[in-house]
Amino acid sequence: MNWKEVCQYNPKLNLEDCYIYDTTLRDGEQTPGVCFSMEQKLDIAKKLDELGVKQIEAGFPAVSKSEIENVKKIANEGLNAEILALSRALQGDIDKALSCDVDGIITFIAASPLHLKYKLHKSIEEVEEMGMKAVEYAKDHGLFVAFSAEDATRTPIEDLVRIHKNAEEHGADRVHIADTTGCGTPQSIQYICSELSNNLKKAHIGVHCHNDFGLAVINSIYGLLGGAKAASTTVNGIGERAGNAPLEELLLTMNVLYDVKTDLNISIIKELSTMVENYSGIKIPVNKPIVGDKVFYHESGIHVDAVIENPLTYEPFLPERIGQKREIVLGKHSGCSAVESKLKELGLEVPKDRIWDLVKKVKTTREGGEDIDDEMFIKIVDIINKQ
Ligand SMILES: CC(=O)SCCNC(=O)CCNC(=O)[C@H](O)C(C)(C)COP(=O)(O)OP(=O)(O)OC[C@H]1O[C@@H](n2cnc3c(N)ncnc32)[C@H](O)[C@@H]1OP(=O)(O)O
Ligand SMILES: O=C(O)CCC(=O)C(=O)O
Repeated sequence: MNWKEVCQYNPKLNLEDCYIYDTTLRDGEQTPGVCFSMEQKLDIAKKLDELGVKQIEAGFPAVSKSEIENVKKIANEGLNAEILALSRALQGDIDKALSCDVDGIITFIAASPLHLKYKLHKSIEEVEEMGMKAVEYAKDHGLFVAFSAEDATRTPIEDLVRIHKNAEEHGADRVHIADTTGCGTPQSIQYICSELSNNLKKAHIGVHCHNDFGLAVINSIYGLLGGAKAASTTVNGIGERAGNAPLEELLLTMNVLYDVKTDLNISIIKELSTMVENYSGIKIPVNKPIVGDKVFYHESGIHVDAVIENPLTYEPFLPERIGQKREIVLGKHSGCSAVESKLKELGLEVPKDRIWDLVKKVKTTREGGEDIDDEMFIKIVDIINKQ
């Protein structure tokens, strides 16, 4: 049996050479209140590596002494993924990243009018010069270099293109379109990426999308359609404010909806999500797409009747593929099929002509405020059989 069934009009996207760089350990950890221990960071890095992501942004070494130790530990763990660190456009930050033995850095400096005026208090020429010095310095030290003109979606396109072309000329391997406050739309991100793509010769583009309007995944997809080759994610979408593009959602959207072969080990998605949920303390809603505990639960009788025969009738893909599980929940919306399947599962029997009475009792019990767990169901079956 097929493991997924989606809209036949979804385009098949040619994104086979695109890849994910995950920033759970850096932007994810910037979620207010989150602070991973070294062991937790290492566990998450290993799980991301098992998933098969190409690059792991392990941290921001300038933050603290122990952050340097964390990043260094991950960089020396012999993982398959390339390990990156974040740095401002400052030699001191890059030296700290170098001391961690990372494979590369993401060095950033904002060029938007807002950030120039109210944060950096510098002219665009000054920040461009700082950015180029940072790129050149990191390249001279043999690093993979991604350069990010932070707040790119609120930066005039001519400045963005000029600065990123300049970064390419100074040796940047990748340049980022960072939608720092999640204020871009699919159309604007695609436009910015394609304008940039038309102007670059060697460097490729990465998109880093925030989720302030719940658009981070679709904005990332449109960035890729605009010519970007890399997309940034965090597990469960943790990160600044409303977070970043959730890894699990972007991956499954690419994989299931757009039929992109990503070669990632998606069977550990739920496990990875639970690990990050526990370590970060950021609880995910039970109905969170892909990884929520109950997104493959069914109660409605009409759904359950069909799901028993073929789960794809009411699921876009099979949960077992990502380590998730399906459950049939009994309640107000149950019908005969659901109740009969529960009887079978528990090895119970009720005369055929009493099944509807059993269904009615399940409904009224739930409406009376009780959950219908197995124990309650057994009690109800007993009542029906004794009547
Ligand atoms: C969009 C993003 O996610 S950017 C990453 C955000 N992450 C973090 O901030 C990580 C946690 N931060 C920290 O631990 C601290 O802020 C540190 C250690 C990085 C810096 O601490 P401090 O030296 O005390 O600086 P402070 O936090 O007060 O202000 C930031 C400074 O960096 C400067 N700065 C900001 N971005 C850049 C940049 N890209 N390149 C160079 N300088 C920058 C600011 O102008 C400010 O400079 P100032 O101290 O001369 O005013
Ligand atoms: O471009 C990046 O990957 C880093 C910049 C960033 O974190 C942001 O602008 O939100």
